[in-house]
Amino acid sequence: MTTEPAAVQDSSAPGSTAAGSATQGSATHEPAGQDPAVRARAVHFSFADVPVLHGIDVDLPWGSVTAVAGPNGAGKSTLVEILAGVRTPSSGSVERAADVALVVQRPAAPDSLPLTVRDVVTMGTWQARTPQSHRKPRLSKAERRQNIEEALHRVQLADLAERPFAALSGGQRQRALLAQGIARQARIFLLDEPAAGLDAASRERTRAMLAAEAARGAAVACVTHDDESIDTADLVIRLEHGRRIA
Ligand SMILES: Nc1ncnc2c1ncn2[C@@H]1O[C@H](COP(=O)(O)OP(=O)(O)OP(=O)(O)O)[C@@H](O)[C@H]1O
Repeated sequence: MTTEPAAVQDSSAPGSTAAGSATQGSATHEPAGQDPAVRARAVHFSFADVPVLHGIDVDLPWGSVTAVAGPNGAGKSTLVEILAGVRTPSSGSVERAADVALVVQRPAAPDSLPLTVRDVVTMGTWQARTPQSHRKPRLSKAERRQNIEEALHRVQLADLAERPFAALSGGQRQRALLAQGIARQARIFLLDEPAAGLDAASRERTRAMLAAEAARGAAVACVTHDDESIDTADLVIRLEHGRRIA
């Protein structure tokens, strides 16, 4: 497990796109029941001089879905960004045991972005510029292609694979970034409101996709306001005014 007292994200890694997915770390497939996939202790964070997180502790176990719940402005997105390593806590520690795929709330993409959905998913399979000791064994071209197609199918975007990423809806973009993490064989998935703006059937499909990743052993955490997602999660973290209340 890597310990990062001040969490560090290699934003130059190929998995980290302007579209908002971040990937880092090693390739270990940790068995469930050992150290958590992510462990955060006494995390504080301020925007300028305004404190928004006050000493948060979090464990994200392998093989489970954790819902991060709480009212608007409670600090959920900020916490998830810190857990993913794209923000550095003012104090406290974050440890991650493996690859993190971060699916942001509103993946941005300029209309001129010359990438198809398949391109975005393919970027997940590029070798990140991580230290040698953290590198995964290189996949063959055929294995990479298979991972990409499987990931596109899993998130139900196979039919839209050749469409420009910028032409997707917000929810579809999130699914493309989820597929990027799946193709990369990320072991930790952090999602910011993957159910926002989706109809009931799409929310259910998203829940099923995330549960399937957890069933494969991944640690999944998602920020959500959706009661059903909270009720069906294995664990719930509740924030209020930047403090963890459950
Ligand atoms: N870039 C920023 N600059 C300054 N303050 C910010 C910034 N982003 C968020 N905040 C403030 O930090 C606090 C926590 O915001 P955050 O987005 O983490 O909350 P949230 O629980 O995810 O909210 P929501 O449910 O509305 O998405 C809020 O008070 C918010 O106004």
